[in-house]
Amino acid sequence: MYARYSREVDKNRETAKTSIQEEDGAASQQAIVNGDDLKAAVDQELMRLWNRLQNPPPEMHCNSLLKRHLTQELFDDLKHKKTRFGGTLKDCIRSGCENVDSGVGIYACDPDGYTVFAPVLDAVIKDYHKVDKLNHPEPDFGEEKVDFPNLDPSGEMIVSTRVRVGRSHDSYGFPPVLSKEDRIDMEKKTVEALKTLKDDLKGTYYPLEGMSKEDQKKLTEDHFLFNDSDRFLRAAGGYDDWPTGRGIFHTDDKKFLAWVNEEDHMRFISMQMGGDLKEVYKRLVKAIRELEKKLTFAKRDGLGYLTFCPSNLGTTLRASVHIKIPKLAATPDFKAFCDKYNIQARGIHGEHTESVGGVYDISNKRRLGLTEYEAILEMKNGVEAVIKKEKELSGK
Ligand SMILES: Nc1ncnc2c1ncn2[C@@H]1O[C@H](COP(=O)(O)OP(=O)(O)OP(=O)(O)O)[C@@H](O)[C@H]1O
Repeated sequence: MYARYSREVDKNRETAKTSIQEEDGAASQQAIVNGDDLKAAVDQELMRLWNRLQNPPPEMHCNSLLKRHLTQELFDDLKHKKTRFGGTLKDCIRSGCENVDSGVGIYACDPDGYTVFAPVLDAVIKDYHKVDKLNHPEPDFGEEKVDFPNLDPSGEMIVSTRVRVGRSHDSYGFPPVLSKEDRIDMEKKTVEALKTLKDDLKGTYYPLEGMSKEDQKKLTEDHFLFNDSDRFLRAAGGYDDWPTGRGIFHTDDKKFLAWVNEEDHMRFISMQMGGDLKEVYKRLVKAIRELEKKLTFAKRDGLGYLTFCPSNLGTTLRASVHIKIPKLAATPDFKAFCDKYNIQARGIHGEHTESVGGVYDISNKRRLGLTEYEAILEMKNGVEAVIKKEKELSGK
């Protein structure tokens, strides 16, 4: 009976099933058996998650924004609230409680979650994006102002440049509340719009379902495709019904790509080898302008474009270079250097991966509280500073 409830409440979520089996709170177990009540199972699971956040396993360092901002008072206030998509606090905090070593630790269950769970989400958003107020400006891509020279004309340091944004359909929830049918519907809508793109943006859609493992592996290793290996996203429901509804659209030259139903409903990506940020950025803006004629993207006053993870809100823009900086990266103040320029360093296979051969992914950190144009400028200035410092340290 116990297992039946866990299956009904947390269909497809291995973590929840295991955890309920491991639950040792006799009182709450009794309540479910006697009450024959789904709600009790949900409450029990929420309490288990909360307790895990309060008493993390000793080997796991817990310093997440969720832990910092979800006080007992807020937890009690929010624990029974529901969005109009059926999203709950449990959907928002599951990943951060399962993975107490998360940096952020909270996702929005759906677009409405940003309103219903605002007391905790707003605090996390302000803290992550380092803003006092949530007054994100209207979009300004500033294409006409973008006139950057190539960031690395000699081609010695920058391997490749990529700019991406995330977008959400305004009438669907985010992964924790989506059904398989929702995913299929959204895929259809997104692909219909993508197929209208013309000229240098014209491409083909490749659904993940039916794609060979070899093709997936190659596309992922070449930095074009996503996979299902992120434990934070997994615990948040990001891989439910995998691979249904997921896929990649790309032009023949793979300079414009779209990810369908990965972490966000849509990710639009422009990338190419070398350091021509202007060309990469302009291509992306052109694609966004075309796609917004066909699709309505979820957006909120003060928050900008809505995404599953609050770290991506606002412009949702992450502009990055893969760059060879073995000297700077080896200095003890590498992180402080990046912080000074509001840039972030990642490994070259994406977030939570390591560097290979001194090549790092350097990108803008801030996405909220500034325009797209300001975000791209911040990245450009940061990368220029990184290049200058690396040259200094190499005696060039
Ligand atoms: N400048 C770049 N050149 C080539 N590939 C890149 C570049 N930046 C990122 N990538 C690749 O894009 C893929 C996705 O990376 P990653 O998941 O870190 O970032 P993201 O797509 O911006 O999403 P998120 O920030 O939500 O994780 C990875 O394969 C990564 O290597």
